[in-house]
Amino acid sequence: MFDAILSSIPEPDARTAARCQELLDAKTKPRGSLGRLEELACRFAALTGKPVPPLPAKAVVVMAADHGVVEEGVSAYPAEVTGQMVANFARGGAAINVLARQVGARVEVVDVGVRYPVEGLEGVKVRRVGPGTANFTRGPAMTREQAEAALAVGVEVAQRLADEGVGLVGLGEMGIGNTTASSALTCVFTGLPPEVVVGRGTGVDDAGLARKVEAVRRGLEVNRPEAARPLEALAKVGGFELAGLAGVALGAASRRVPVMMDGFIASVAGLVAARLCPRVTPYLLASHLSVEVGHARVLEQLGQRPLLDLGLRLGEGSGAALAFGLVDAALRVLHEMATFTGAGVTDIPPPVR
Ligand SMILES: Cc1cc2ncn([C@H]3O[C@H](COP(=O)(O)O)[C@@H](O)[C@H]3O)c2cc1C
Ligand SMILES: O=C(O)c1cccnc1
Repeated sequence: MFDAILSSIPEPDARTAARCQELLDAKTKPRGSLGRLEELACRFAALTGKPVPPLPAKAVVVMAADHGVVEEGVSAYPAEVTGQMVANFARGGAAINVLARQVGARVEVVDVGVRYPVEGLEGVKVRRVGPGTANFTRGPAMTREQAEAALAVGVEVAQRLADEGVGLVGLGEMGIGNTTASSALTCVFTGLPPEVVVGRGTGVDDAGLARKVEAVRRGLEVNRPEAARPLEALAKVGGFELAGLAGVALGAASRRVPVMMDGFIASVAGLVAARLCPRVTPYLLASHLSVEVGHARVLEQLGQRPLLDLGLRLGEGSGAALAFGLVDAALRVLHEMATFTGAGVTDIPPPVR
């Protein structure tokens, strides 16, 4: 089904990245002194195929869905909150709306399977694959067809955004219980046990944490997901929003649009996309390091170093939006900084005698 998209993801262009580095080296600063901003600019050059990429139009896609595993008492908040927060996104009052406004990004909200939706919200795309997933401690969270349908929603959204001129996409999510599903997928793809990977999400207490570890353990035992079968693993212990975001990553990469991951959950979606199609991997950028303990393990798998470490544990695409500011800064340097020659600044100091 996705073969055409998967094979159409272009490889990063190393020659264009090298040209970008030459241009940065000609700017009035010691070579390499802008550190990871220089890396970021070169990465954009490689991915977009342009040595001086334009400052991109930006969007955060917030995929929302619910999780049957919430029945096991794994979140500090009830499932109703997912739909209520979608309404909050639609009104512009959530953290992601504020942070997106700060960096001039649009917020694209997609209901891929909210259990208790607020109907008739303006600006929310309704693409519900089901009324939330099933409880994965008792059987698969979803069917393979549902996983494919949610992936396809993400591909469609990302490709439409690219057609509308968006050049940088952030991955955001809302789904009470989704740190539990993300932990289960992390166990599958890292081989680590639940105790190492499961964190407190919205802030469960010690008893809640124990229930979460146990729910993940049972989910793995009952469904037996395998790393070598990523689509099945996603269906067995994943979530509709996770699948949707994996689709966004694939769709964006197919149009040479870099993808800014957010925290733990969005990075797990990135990892799913990378396991479905390794060619997507270079398009995935890590915005920040979440407090959620499994996040570092997921980024390790992706070979990614986070740009920021702000103690965030929110989701919604909040960290991705914040890192958009760094992308703009890196690209502005390329566009606006003077060169040694242009500014009459001596490049390499003459040897001291
Ligand atoms: C009001 C509110 C707003 C949120 N925005 C993001 N999340 C975050 O918390 C949830 C994951 O944590 P857990 O697995 O513990 O349920 C997700 O919805 C995530 O996006 C929120 C959670 C709440 C309560
Ligand atoms: O890092 C995340 O994505 C995260 C962590 C806790 C709760 N919600 C999201």
